[in-house]
This record gives sequence, C-alpha cells and structure tokens, in this order.
Amino acid sequence: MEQEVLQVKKAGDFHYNIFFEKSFEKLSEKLNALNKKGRKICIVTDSNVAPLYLDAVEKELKKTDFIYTSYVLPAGEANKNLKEIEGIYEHLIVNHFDRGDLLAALGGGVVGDMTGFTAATYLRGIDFVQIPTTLLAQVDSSIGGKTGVDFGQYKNMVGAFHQPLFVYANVQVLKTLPETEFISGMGEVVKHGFIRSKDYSQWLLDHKQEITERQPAICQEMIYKSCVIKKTVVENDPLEHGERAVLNFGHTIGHAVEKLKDFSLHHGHCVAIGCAAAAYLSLKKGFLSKEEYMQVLTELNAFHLPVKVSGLSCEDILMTTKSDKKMDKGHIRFILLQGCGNAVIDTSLSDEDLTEAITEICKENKEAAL
Ligand SMILES: NC(=O)c1ccc[n+]([C@@H]2O[C@H](COP(=O)([O-])OP(=O)(O)OC[C@H]3O[C@@H](n4cnc5c(N)ncnc54)[C@H](O)[C@@H]3O)[C@@H](O)[C@H]2O)c1
Ligand SMILES: O=C(O)C(=O)C[C@@H](O)[C@H](O)[C@H](O)COP(=O)(O)O
Ligand SMILES: [Zn+2]
Repeated sequence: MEQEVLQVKKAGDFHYNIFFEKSFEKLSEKLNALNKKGRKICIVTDSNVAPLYLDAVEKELKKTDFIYTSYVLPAGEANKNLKEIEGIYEHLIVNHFDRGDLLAALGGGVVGDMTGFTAATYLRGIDFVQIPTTLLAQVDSSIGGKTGVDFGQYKNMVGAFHQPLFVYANVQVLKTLPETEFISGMGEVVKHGFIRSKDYSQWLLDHKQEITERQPAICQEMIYKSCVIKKTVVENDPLEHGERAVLNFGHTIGHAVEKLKDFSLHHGHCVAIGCAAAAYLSLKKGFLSKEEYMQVLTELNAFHLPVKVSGLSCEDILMTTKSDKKMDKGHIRFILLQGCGNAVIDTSLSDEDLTEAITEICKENKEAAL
C-alpha cells in the first residue's frame, strides 16, 4: 500500500494525522514532533495488551524527552466505567500531571474511549494520542473523538468529544488479536461499506480470503479505506448534529442487544445483528430491494458475523432500544439504508415496525444466533 498517512480536519484549522505503520519504530519520531519536550506522558493500557506491547512502546519513549509512566486497566467492556476512570485520575494526581502533559491510549476501543474521556476531563482537558491495537479501534474508535464510559446498563451514556493529537495504527499488532475480536472489528468495517460505499463492500467481498487470513498488506489497505469513510463523515459533522449519526447504523438495536447480554457479546457482533435488523426495516420501508437486503446478510455471513440473537425477548429488546440515548423528542432516530452504500436518518418508525424487525433477528437459527 502506498498511502501512509491520512489527515483528519477538526473544527477551525486543527487537524490530526492517522499514521498507518507496520511497527512501533516511528512512534518516537511522531511523539517528538509534538514539541512537548520534558513533558510527562502516561500510557494507559489494559491487562491483555500490557504484556504484549507495553515494552515496545516504552522502548520508543526512551528515545524521546518524555518522562513516562503507565497505568494498566483490567481488560474488557465490564470495566468501562467511572470507577476505573477514578483510578486513572488518582494515578495522574499522584504523579503530578499538569495541563501540558498527555496521555497515550494503547489498546482497543475500551482503552481508547476511557483514556480519551480521562483526557477530556482531567484538569478540564489535556491532550492525548491514540495507539489502537484492535481492528475495531484502528478502523473506528480511535478516530473522531467520541470518548466515554458505560453508566449502569447504559452504553456510552457519559462522555465527551475530545480529539487525539494523532492516531498511530501499527497493523502488525493485529496478529495477536483473538479471532472473535478480529471478527468483531469486521462488524464496523462492513458497516462502513453499507453506509457510504457499495464499491468498498464489493472490495471487501473480493478480498475476503486475504482479509480472513489477516494478510498485513490487505488489512492495512482495508483499514485505510475504512478510515477514509469514517474521517469524511466526522469532518462533515464532528459533534453529531446530523450526518454523523449514520455511523450509528446497526447500533440502535445493537446497543440494546449489547446491554441485555450484560456486555458479554462483542461490540462488533452486536452491531452486525443491529445491521441485519436495520436492513430488514429498510426492506420493509421499500428503501432496499429484496436482493439488496440479501446482499447485506450475505456480507455479514461472509465475515462470520451473526445476524440473529437468541435468549432475549422481543419486548425487552424493544424497550431497551427505546431507552437508547438516540431518542429525538420521543421519536427513535434510526439509521436505514436507501440502497446499499447510502445510509439515511429516519424518525418515522413505529413500535410495530421495530417489533417486526426485532422478531426477525430473534428467530431461532442455531447456526447464526449468538
Ligand atoms: N469512540 C468510538 O467512536 C467508538 C467506535 C466503535 C466502538 N467503540 C467502543 O469500542 C469498544 C470496543 O472496542 P474493542 O473491540 O477494541 O474492544 P476492547 O478494547 O475490549 O479490546 C478487545 C480485546 O482485545 C484485547 N486486545 C487488544 N489489542 C490486542 C492485541 N493486539 N492482541 C491481543 N489482544 C488484544 C483487549 O485486551 C480486549 O480483551 C466498545 O466499548 C465500543 O463501544 C467506540
Ligand atoms: O463515531 C461515531 O459517531 C460512531 O457512532 C461510531 C460507532 O461505531 C461507535 O460504536 C460509537 O461509540 C457509538 O456512539 P454512541 O454515541 O451511539 O454511543
Ligand atoms: Zn460501534
């Protein structure tokens, strides 16, 4: 792949780079370029990523003038809460972090969202960088500045928009990612095709074999293509006043499933189930033809993503979907497809429509249900 860097604009003239790398070797150079000589940096990571990659990142920090420390969170969505954030604040206070110092998120979307939220709120906001280590984080969560934590059973209920200074995506780290985590990341990857690019969906299917084998060159190209879609949407509407909501395709019902399963299912798997439901609603509305609807299901299946869920009641899914933070004056703000590659915002769905789609994803199907 020839592209190595992609620039993301923010409001005003601020922009930041996503670096597409094949090792950590250029991390020190990127950190030095921040001109924060003699500053402190805290690498926030998790209990799975620390033994794998903390040494390599610290080796890079030794080549800089940063004074560094690290903080290891317990891994997993169950720990994406305010209690764990307090632990990070305490670490920063004890280590005398001030407003000129910064954080580095080394990990998946959970670490990224939590580190970003800590950076957004500690001392009313300090800088941070993203070093995403899951496919999901490299294609989605490290870009666009959504940070936050779950609150009770509510997904991402407390958070802030806070953009990183840069994103450093080393494709090589994907080789240690468990298979289910890779598949979960594919949930957001296929979503990008569904919402904005039929060509990208076709490209994914054409390269299914190499992607499934996680060939680094093809994975890097895929990550780049996904980042182009995400950054374009985010640049148009950084604070989600309108268009950015399309990135939520599959998430309204997906988040309900995630919550009702007590966060035991992976985010990308729940998004895939939500995509199947949203595609079904698009079919019912006449926005998708039967053939296009089947194309969505086929692509999800091609990457081993689920399209059904078992063990949940339709009523519970409906109630939880309606308690999502995406309600707009009592109407559910839903993302539908008006043709593959073109997501639109819809506020006209009734409870009956939603129940029909939820019934569809709850149908017993031993092979595809999670
Ligand atoms: N901010 C956003 O825009 C945005 C976008 C999408 C998802 N998200 C959030 O991201 C989270 C999901 O992210 P995720 O799927 O990366 O989950 P995650 O951060 O929990 O990582 C998944 C698992 O992989 C492990 N891991 C990470 N990198 C590894 C590596 N290279 N090798 C081996 N193991 C590794 C982690 O320790 C964890 O157990 C959810 O909380 C979701 O809400 C946020
Ligand atoms: O960046 C966005 O905007 C997204 O919606 C990306 C989603 O994949 C991501 O899961 C996001 O965290 C969902 O945001 P939420 O506001 O619905 O919680
Ligand atoms: Zn998501």
